[in-house]
Amino acid sequence: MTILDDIVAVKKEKLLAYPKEEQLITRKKPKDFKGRLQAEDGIALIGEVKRASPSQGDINAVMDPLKQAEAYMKGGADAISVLTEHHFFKGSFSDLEEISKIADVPLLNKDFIIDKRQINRAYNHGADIILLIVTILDDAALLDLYQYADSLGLNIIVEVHNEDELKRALKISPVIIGINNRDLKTFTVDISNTENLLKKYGSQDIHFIAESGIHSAADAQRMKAAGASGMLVGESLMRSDSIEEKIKELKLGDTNEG
Ligand SMILES: O=P(O)(O)OC[C@@H](O)[C@@H](O)c1c[nH]c2ccccc12
Repeated sequence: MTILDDIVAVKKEKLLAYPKEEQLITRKKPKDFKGRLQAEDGIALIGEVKRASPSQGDINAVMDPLKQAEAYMKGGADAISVLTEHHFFKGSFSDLEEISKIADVPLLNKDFIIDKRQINRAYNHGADIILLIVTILDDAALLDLYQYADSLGLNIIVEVHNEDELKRALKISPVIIGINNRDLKTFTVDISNTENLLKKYGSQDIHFIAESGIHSAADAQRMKAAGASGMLVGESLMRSDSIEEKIKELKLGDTNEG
């Protein structure tokens, strides 16, 4: 059993308590995310609100999610990711909903989606983007969930970690692919993972987002040079006491580093 098996097992159990049909509310159309990934210089940044994780334990348990999101926006984040998984990451849907009330950038609901009702829940709590993690889905479920989220007007990041998963992702012609530098089965983090995969697949007409393990302008520069148009940053923002400066540094705006 890997930690990922544990996470999915807990998720399946939680889903038993979901109503058979999770009804959709009427809400504003999800904000476009793709357009924010086309910046000419620098690199787009998605700041993640993450209290804890199975690999790090508590990261910032005292954080106020609204203040955190405000600091991300002030710093110039192009989108905000909110963990809603509770058991391992201490996140919640109320975090997502609270932030959605103040956010003027697209919001990613970061969770382990295996069922359409979770997509409805994300939609109902103000998400603009959802994540589909290839390794926890078979081909049929991946396609089905992708098409369903797309039909609601949500943006979708299809997350892969290795070449096999990337090949599976490409079969559904996604607009945006996230390359996780962290192996969710072993927790090993290596940002050269994005570089290696994009060397081979970077010419595709797809927006790539480098995820995890990005801590410095030099790291961000490597992700940009590899061909990523955006990056997802959690821990180094959650642990920073000068979030706005950190974001500017990582977006390669106010620095010549790298
Ligand atoms: O804290 P980091 O190393 O900057 O990573 C952020 C993000 O990429 C990571 O939290 C993540 C990427 N994919 C996920 C899937 C589920 C949970 C979490 C994740």
